[in-house]
Amino acid sequence: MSFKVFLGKYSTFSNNHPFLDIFLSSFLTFLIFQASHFNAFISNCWVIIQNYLYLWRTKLEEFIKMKKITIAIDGFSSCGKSTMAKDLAKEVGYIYIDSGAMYRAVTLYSIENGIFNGNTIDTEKLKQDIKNIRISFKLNPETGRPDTHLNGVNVESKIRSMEVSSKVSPISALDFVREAMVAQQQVMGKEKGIVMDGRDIGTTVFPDAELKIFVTASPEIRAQRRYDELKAKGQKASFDEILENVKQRDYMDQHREVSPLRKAEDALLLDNTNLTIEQQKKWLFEQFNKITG
Ligand SMILES: Nc1ncnc2c1ncn2[C@@H]1O[C@H](COP(=O)(O)OP(=O)(O)O)[C@@H](O)[C@H]1O
Ligand SMILES: Nc1ccn([C@H]2C[C@H](O)[C@@H](COP(=O)(O)OP(=O)(O)O)O2)c(=O)n1
Repeated sequence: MSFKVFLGKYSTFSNNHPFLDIFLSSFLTFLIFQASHFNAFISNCWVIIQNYLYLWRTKLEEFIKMKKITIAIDGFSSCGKSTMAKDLAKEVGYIYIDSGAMYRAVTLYSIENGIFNGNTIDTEKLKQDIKNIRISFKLNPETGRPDTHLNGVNVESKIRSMEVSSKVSPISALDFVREAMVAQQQVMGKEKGIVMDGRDIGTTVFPDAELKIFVTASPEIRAQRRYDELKAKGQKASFDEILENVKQRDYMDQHREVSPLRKAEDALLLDNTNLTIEQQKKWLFEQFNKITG
């Protein structure tokens, strides 16, 4: 049932305002039945007003709590960005996007479609093809984490190979590749409630992100972490090769012309060289709570 109450130019209200309807109906009821007991009438009105204000304050507080933010995590290769980003997203129910996986997927596409001739890139062909490269993420129920799909095919494992790692920097330095990826990333983050990690998320993709983190660790530690990861997966790995790759990518990421890797001025710096995964997760969660809590 809905009430319609008419009070001159303040005439109100529709089914969309049940609280206000109830309040005004109560108000009129009291006017009619309690007009002769003025004091009781005033105090009853006051109670109703207080209840009404309390209801709306609760609603407002709930709304503020639900307000979703954008979280940008940038930093050097292999320092644990995606590990912490995934954990936070899972904990707070946000979408997680690994932007590096998108550049890796374009690199894999280029390797598999004759765009590389040795180390030379056929940029004209890639420019033609880029609009046909569809990258998406689908939750893997076994790992509980999103897998990268390239034109509908799960390429999560392939994009982590050393071959892709060694070719991804020049691909990610191409302006038209970045333009296409940034446009897709911005669409993914339109509704907020997203944690995205990469190199230019806080500077280019989401410059207005409410929480920006810049992660770093020593190259040796990062190479060791990547080496351990590949070994655990049973893949062939050489520590020296990985360390060289990490250093080369650091240099190329920082020195490319378009969106080079740099800390956004308003980003928080995290050096996790001596932190465990649990410690860095706790630190990130604390930063999230400071903003949303
Ligand atoms: N604080 C840490 N201590 C030890 N290993 C870590 C830590 N953070 C991440 N790792 C491991 O390091 C590897 C690289 O982490 P990842 O999150 O993929 O880095 P990024 O996304 O920055 O490239 C993974 O195997 C991950 O489990
Ligand atoms: N937003 C991004 C994300 C990654 N890149 C580039 C730079 C990196 O060398 C590659 C791969 O990124 P990825 O995050 O997967 O690299 P690591 O996991 O740190 O080894 O993509 C980028 O240019 N911009």
